[in-house]
Amino acid sequence: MEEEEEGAERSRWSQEEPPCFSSDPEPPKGQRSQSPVTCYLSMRSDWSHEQPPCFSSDPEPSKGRKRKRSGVCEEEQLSCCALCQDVLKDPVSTSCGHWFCRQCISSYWDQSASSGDSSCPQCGERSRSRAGLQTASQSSCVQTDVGLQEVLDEHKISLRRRCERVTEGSDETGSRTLLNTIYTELYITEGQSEEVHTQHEVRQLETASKMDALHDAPIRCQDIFKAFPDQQRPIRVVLTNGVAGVGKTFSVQKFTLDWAEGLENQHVSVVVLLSFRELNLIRDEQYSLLELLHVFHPTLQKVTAEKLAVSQLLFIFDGLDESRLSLDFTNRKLLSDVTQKSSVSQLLTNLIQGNLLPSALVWITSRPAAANQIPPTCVLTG
Ligand SMILES: Nc1ncnc2c1ncn2[C@@H]1O[C@H](COP(=O)(O)OP(=O)(O)OP(=O)(O)O)[C@@H](O)[C@H]1O
Repeated sequence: MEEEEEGAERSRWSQEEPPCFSSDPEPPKGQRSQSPVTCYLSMRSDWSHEQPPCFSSDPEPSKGRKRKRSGVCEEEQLSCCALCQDVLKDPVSTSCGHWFCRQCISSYWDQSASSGDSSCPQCGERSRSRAGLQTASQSSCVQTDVGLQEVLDEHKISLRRRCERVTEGSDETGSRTLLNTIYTELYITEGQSEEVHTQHEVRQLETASKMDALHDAPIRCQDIFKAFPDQQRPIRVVLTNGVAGVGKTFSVQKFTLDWAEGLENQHVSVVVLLSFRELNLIRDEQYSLLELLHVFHPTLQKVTAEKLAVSQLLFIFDGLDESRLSLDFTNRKLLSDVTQKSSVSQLLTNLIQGNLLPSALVWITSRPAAANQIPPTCVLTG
């Protein structure tokens, strides 16, 4: 592995003040500022920094991992039947509030009928008769939110399944390895460079190693939305810019997996993981942001526009370099309604600019040569 090979850069904008892709001066007081917080960050991946990369199937989990996956985790319990340990099917709750598949609890009680026992298999509390079992729709308002929680938990399970295994390099056997057994922390630093967005990839490699770091401390991918103590505003948009094979996709998968396992970034209620390769497939079609979510993440079908508005979302768009969308940030078509249909490019530009779901976090990854699709005017003005 050659050192200094993996030059990369990312830019982050504040949550409060969405990025604007013009060089307009400060807006008048009282108006929402459209100028980006020009917090330039450089990210350098350097597997030789602390730990050498390990591409073996060493069973040792990655550093910093707080919990091994054993048994059913807390998040899983919320949407899993305590009896079959699978995702709830035709869920019913006992009077003590525990949820089971209707079939499972019925069979359980059938088996224990001889003893006349109808206690809850989870807490042992004596339950009402089976007629007293509650379905989600029969539940109270509070349980309606529990219903949403179940959907979100199911989404977590689905993302965990998607991200927990990876194919290493260009392994043509198609064998997949557990990400946590091979993931090596990437070395990310915050720095600044005005050149990188206008340079070609080779040039970027030369400049990346010379970039001054604003903060010396390496940042874990799980921390990229966490502001440094001297940064005033929360971070809303991150662009991670790195050369081919540096580990951008691995980083977003690791971030997502840790979130889905309940280990990191739990303030985010929904992670929406999308690749530009996937988005290319619908580039000529009209979608609303809500439909886009439903199409690519069917587990979120039951999430409504109202629920989206009050949820903390994180959109991850991986591989801008593969995009065949024409992202036009000068287009003035303003979208602020998640049910409004538009082209995928317009959905994205409005999301990045903070017109659509202003509180949503956005993470874009790109190879250097394509990163300038996010206009330099945005990154270079402040
Ligand atoms: N953090 C990491 N730990 C262990 N292996 C890694 C890591 N990051 C990358 N790799 C190895 O490098 C390969 C390429 O990584 P990845 O696909 O994430 O790169 P990328 O930056 O997304 O590349 P591209 O720009 O080509 O899409 C992986 O298949 C894996 O073998």
